[in-house]
Amino acid sequence: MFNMDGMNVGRCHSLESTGVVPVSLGGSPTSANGSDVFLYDDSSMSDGSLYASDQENLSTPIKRSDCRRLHKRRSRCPQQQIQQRQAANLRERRRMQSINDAFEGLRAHIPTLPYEKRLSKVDTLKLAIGYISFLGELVRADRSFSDTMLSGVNNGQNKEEQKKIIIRVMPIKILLARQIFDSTGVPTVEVDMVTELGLFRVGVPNTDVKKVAEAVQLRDNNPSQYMGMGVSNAVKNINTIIAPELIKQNYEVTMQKEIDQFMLALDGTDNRSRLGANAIMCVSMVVAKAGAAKKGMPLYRHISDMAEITTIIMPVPHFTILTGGVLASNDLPFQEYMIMPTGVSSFADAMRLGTDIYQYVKKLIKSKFKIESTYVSDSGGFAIPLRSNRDALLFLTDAIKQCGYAGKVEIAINACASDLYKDGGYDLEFKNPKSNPQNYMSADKLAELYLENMKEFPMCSVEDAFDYDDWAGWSTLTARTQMQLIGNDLTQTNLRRVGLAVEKKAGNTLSLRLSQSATLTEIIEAFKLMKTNGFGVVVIDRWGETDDLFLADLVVGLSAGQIKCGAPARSERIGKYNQILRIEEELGALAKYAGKNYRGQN
Ligand SMILES: C=C(OP(=O)(O)O)C(=O)O
Repeated sequence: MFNMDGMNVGRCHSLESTGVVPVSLGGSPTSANGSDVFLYDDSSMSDGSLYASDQENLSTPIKRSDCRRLHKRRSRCPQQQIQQRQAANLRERRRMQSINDAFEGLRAHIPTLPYEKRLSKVDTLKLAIGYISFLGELVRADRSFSDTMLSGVNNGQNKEEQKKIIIRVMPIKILLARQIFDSTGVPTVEVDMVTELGLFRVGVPNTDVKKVAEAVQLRDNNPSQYMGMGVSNAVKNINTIIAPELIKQNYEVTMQKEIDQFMLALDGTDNRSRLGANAIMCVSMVVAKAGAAKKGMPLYRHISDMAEITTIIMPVPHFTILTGGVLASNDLPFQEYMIMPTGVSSFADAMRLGTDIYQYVKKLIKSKFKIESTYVSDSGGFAIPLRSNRDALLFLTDAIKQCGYAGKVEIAINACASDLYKDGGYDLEFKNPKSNPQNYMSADKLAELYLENMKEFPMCSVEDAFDYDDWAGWSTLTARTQMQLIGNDLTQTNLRRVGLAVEKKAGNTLSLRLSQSATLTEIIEAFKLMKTNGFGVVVIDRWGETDDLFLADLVVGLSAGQIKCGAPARSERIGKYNQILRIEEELGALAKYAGKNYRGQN
């Protein structure tokens, strides 16, 4: 028998209250020789009955009175039969109660998800089996480190007591990764971390698009499985390299910086290609969740603490309504047409206006086109057959007006212009293989288009207005307008490229995307670099999201001011928005909505 963090894992204390009492048959009560035995104390049963099915496990002798009952089956009068049935029912109820109490006791000793529903009995047993085998592993591994890990052993003590092993407090007890799937059906990494406070879980966001400057998401590249997108190597790297090394370090889970640095050192590459940014980030995120619990605070508060942010700002959402570009086969050149409820005073109001418009558009589409047109793209936007950028802007402006929200809701587009960039120009008909190169637009002409759109429509923001390497295009337009120009592909949450954007005065807002870096510490550093250089920041999801809500806590914790997480629909997107609603509710009067000040310029 051994202790872990002072917890006696050999006994299930709450069993004592249910009639099971531990009785020591000689030897030390903490001896490791298996002499601790649980005996059943049936004196607590007022009717002297036994729990038949529990007896199998407890090897308790059957009472003589019951033997008689089993062997002598006589016919009884109806009155007797009723009494017998009632007694049997009572026994059964008590038996169930006893089992439930025992499971309750077990649940109190195994790591469980603090925020999840009660574990079923089967789950409880499975978790207990896993936990016991983990502890067994730990004890085995421990023996090779006996000098540091054995304590309380005195040469003068008897052999029995020398077997007593006390495991030093280990902040991270289990770190276990697996492959799961993102919202687009592509494999991604999930990790479970167990600390003394329970089990914490993170599924890392994902993309199947390779960007040049982001940290490397490790894929198996085995074309015969998951189209080469499997992440079993990243999972293996966590389970066989990061987990054992990190657990050995004994870091407290609140030591985010140290843990992140340690993992980057373990990786040893500039682009995180050895262990994989997907593996490292997943662990980094779960450390933050466990760290928040350790500090007894919500995740967003813990993130604020780490980023040294004192005032919490609720973000303005960019809700995707229409989809074009490479994500749709319509004629829309730009990838996303979004709405930003900037003229309201709370995130809850932003949700109300956003969902009103989304539902209005859905109904309108249904009446104008076929039902299929209301099917949505990966980020939840409608991919209706509109013919041009102007048509899309007219459509959205009208929808905002029809819902009565003119002046309260503005339009944002994600041009994703790298997809249009050909031979030094921008091909707005890039989906037409026969598009005429004569019609490609120069960066200046494209800039004119954006400026005209801004004058004609309530459009306040353009993301990826130019190709990610067209620095001149970016710098020129940035100098000409106050409109929000978001660099997403431009900087890819890469510190070097953020530095270039600062130097070249390219864009006035930059994106922050979790899986473009490898650690939360790097994300916080990138955020600080952006802010100290006067940029606005928008926290952006990935195409492949999981049901993890980390992004919501991140955007609030950093008080970034803006979140772009797809449409107000589809659970992997709406889940994040719902989490921000919860946080706003929790903060009450302390929650300040960014509104028109979404770039934090005032
Ligand atoms: C490609 C992605 O999104 P975007 O086109 O908005 O950069 C992505 O999630 O990786």
